[in-house]
Amino acid sequence: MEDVGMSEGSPQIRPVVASRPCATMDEVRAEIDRLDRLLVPLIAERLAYVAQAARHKPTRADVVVPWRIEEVVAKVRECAMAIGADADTIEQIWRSLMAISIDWEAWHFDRREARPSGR
Ligand SMILES: O=C(O)C(=O)C[C@]1(C(=O)O)C=C[C@@H](O)C=C1
Repeated sequence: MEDVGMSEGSPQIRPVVASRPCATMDEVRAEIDRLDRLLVPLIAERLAYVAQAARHKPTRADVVVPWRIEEVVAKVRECAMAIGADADTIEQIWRSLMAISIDWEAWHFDRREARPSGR
């Protein structure tokens, strides 16, 4: 693979985004299914921490934290660029993920308010 992101003084970055060439659509879908099986537990674990966040926030308005959303976006964009992925697409995915996470967190916050002892 070619080196990307080379500039004076920057470390050498190699893209690690790779897909093996598939001969058929079935093979493509099998690879996508394989990756989905890896992604689901990771996303579920992220959501579990988002649910915990609802316990640490004083008010429902605190569920949405604009500065943190921008910080997360900046971090995942940097991560994407480091591996040669499309940073704009990754940003879109994470903004969608965080919008869903906000609903998830708000649901947990409301449940916490309804059952204060049942955290
Ligand atoms: O960092 C927080 O405060 C969170 O609740 C987590 C999270 C996220 O999904 O990363 C979710 C909602 C906030 O608006 C910001 C970020």
